[in-house]
Amino acid sequence: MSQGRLIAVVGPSGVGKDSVMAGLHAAMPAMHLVRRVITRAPELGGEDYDAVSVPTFDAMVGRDAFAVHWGAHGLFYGIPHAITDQLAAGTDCLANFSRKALGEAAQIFPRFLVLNITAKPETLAIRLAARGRETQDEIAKRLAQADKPLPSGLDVIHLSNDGALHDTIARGVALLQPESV
Ligand SMILES: Nc1ncnc2c1ncn2[C@@H]1O[C@H](COP(=O)(O)OP(=O)(O)O)[C@@H](O)[C@H]1O
Ligand SMILES: O=P(O)(O)OC[C@H]1O[C@H](OP(=O)(O)OP(=O)(O)O)[C@H](O)[C@@H]1O
Repeated sequence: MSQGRLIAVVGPSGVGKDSVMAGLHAAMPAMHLVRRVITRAPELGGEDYDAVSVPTFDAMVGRDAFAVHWGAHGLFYGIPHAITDQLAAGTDCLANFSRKALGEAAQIFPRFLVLNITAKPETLAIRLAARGRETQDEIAKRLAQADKPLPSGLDVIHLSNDGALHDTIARGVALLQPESV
């Protein structure tokens, strides 16, 4: 059986990563949606995640529970090791990623693909305000980090999400067909 692809979804805060991932998963249910471990209060929406305290996260790092982990926005995020088994079984996996963890992940996962979602800065500001998960101050900090370069040398698919979500998802499904990548 050939190894599954790890598709790392990146893009600035508010660009629509979680929305696009949910739509891609609905359209391609065989693709596994990776559930992250996050030191965020539970049930704040956007994605299904395992909410843990910082001490619990640190203990998980200590026992090597994560294939990759990083810190951002004052939170810690981990991708559980179970993903390695899914990939080995030939299942494609879709994971919400940090742009700064891409270089490390590319060394770890044999078939690594980046799905870079883009939108205009004004679109990001409107969407973050409408989402309502962060305070104005937190939103300003996220917008200030919107423009981050990707490391070079990776396989990257660019997907604009300035328009309607269903249109973005349709283009994403076409771009992620195994035979087209
Ligand atoms: N194409 C789109 N058109 C309109 N609203 C969108 C679109 N994509 C996402 N949104 C909305 O924008 C907000 C941010 O989307 P989200 O998926 O949480 O982004 P991210 O995970 O990148 O921060 C959410 O309220 C979501 O419903
Ligand atoms: O290094 P960066 O590429 O800037 O990414 C930093 C973090 O931002 C996103 O988190 P989260 O899903 O909590 O936030 P978002 O929905 O506002 O993007 C992403 O999943 C990373 O964990």
